[in-house]
Amino acid sequence: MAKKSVGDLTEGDLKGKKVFVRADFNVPLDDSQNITDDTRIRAAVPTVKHLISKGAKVILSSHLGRPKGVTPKFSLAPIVPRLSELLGIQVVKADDCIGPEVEKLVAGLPEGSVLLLENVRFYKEEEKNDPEFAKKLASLADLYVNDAFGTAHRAHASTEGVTKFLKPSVAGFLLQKELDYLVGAVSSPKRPFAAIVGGSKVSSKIGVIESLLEKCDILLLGGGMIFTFYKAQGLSVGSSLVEEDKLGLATSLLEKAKAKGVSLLLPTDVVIADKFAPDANSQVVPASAIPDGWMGLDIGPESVKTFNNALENTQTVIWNGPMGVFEFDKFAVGTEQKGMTTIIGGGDSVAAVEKVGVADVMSHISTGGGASLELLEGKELPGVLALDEATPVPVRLETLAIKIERHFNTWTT
Ligand SMILES: Nc1ncnc2c1ncn2[C@@H]1O[C@H](COP(=O)(O)OP(=O)(O)O)[C@@H](O)[C@H]1O
Ligand SMILES: O=C(OP(=O)(O)O)[C@H](O)COP(=O)(O)O
Repeated sequence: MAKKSVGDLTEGDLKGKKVFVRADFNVPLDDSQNITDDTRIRAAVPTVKHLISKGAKVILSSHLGRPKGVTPKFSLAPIVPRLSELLGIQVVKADDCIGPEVEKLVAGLPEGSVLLLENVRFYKEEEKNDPEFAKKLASLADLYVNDAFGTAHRAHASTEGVTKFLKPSVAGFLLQKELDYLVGAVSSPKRPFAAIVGGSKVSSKIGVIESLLEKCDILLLGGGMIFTFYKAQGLSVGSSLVEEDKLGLATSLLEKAKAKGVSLLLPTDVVIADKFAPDANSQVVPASAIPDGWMGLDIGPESVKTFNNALENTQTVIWNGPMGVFEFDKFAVGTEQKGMTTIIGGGDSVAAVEKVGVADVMSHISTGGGASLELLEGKELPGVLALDEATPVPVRLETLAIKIERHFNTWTT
């Protein structure tokens, strides 16, 4: 069932109203607290701009990192300048996310302004989804908009708990767009439908591989997880990353692919290194010839060619996880796949496509790593489930008649 969206609210619903917006401003910061990738901030802008334009008073909330209690390095203060720049108005920041000082700031908010609350995870009650804490957050506002797709897989006070106290509770534009793309791509993909799964560990991708085996026609595997598959097939993998306790699972996934008629491709050659470092010595070898003491850090050129050929006639491609250690230039080549229609994955996958410069050929880059994986695994996201259902649009009889007539005309001409 579709969820009610911020776009369904009228100007009357929003003008002068205090709107609690949960965003995901969990962006990477360097040692000097500079934002190194502002994708998530930019992605939240359409919803906030829309609310401002309708005369709402926006109370923005987010977490940053995984602090244990109040931790200055996880303050949301570094977000303010970039957010203000993108919105074209000065965002005010509160030093807390609940309490009298925050209430005072909220009371003084003019229409069309934005108040950014401090990191909600400074309270342990946030991740515990404590109802009293959720109630305190909710008491600041009149209605709720969840635009934090990256955190929608967490049932926390600001993503799930607040919806019990704020009506309406609706989806923001980013959340809506992510769901439209990701659910659409997987539930009704244009075929052939291919999936590329990379990243470091088999264990973190089991659910998604299993779920994709039910849906896709082609599955390409890369990244650090392939060595567990090689070893399961009896190949030597040198000092490559291997999860010994997942060998049986790798074998059963290969068998399952065969049984389902899914074309599962593992790289046939790999780029190996003599150490895990950007300046390592490297060479390309067949997947079956990794010498002792060497580790595979990328897929090889022959595999890139095979993968590209396999993707040639595909209509939908989803991608999660880099093909190699893209952080080291020498081992980023395999991640430079082009021509995909869709990319899934936050965190490392986004950083990878930005780095190798293929972001502009992707039709969709997800802002949620964990959240998109859970969607791909067919799980429901608590932050989405908790939102109000969209009101079904009643089909008027005259409209139905016109539609039938149109169809009839098409059939008969
Ligand atoms: N061959 C490899 N050996 C070790 N690590 C690898 C290899 N290939 C990719 N990786 C690492 O996998 C990491 C990303 O894994 P993961 O978190 O599972 O992906 P994502 O964040 O896209 O879901 C990257 O930091 C990358 O360096
Ligand atoms: O960055 C996030 O997740 P992601 O790295 O899986 O995309 C989200 O902000 C969720 O953070 P969390 O995994 O600490 O709950």
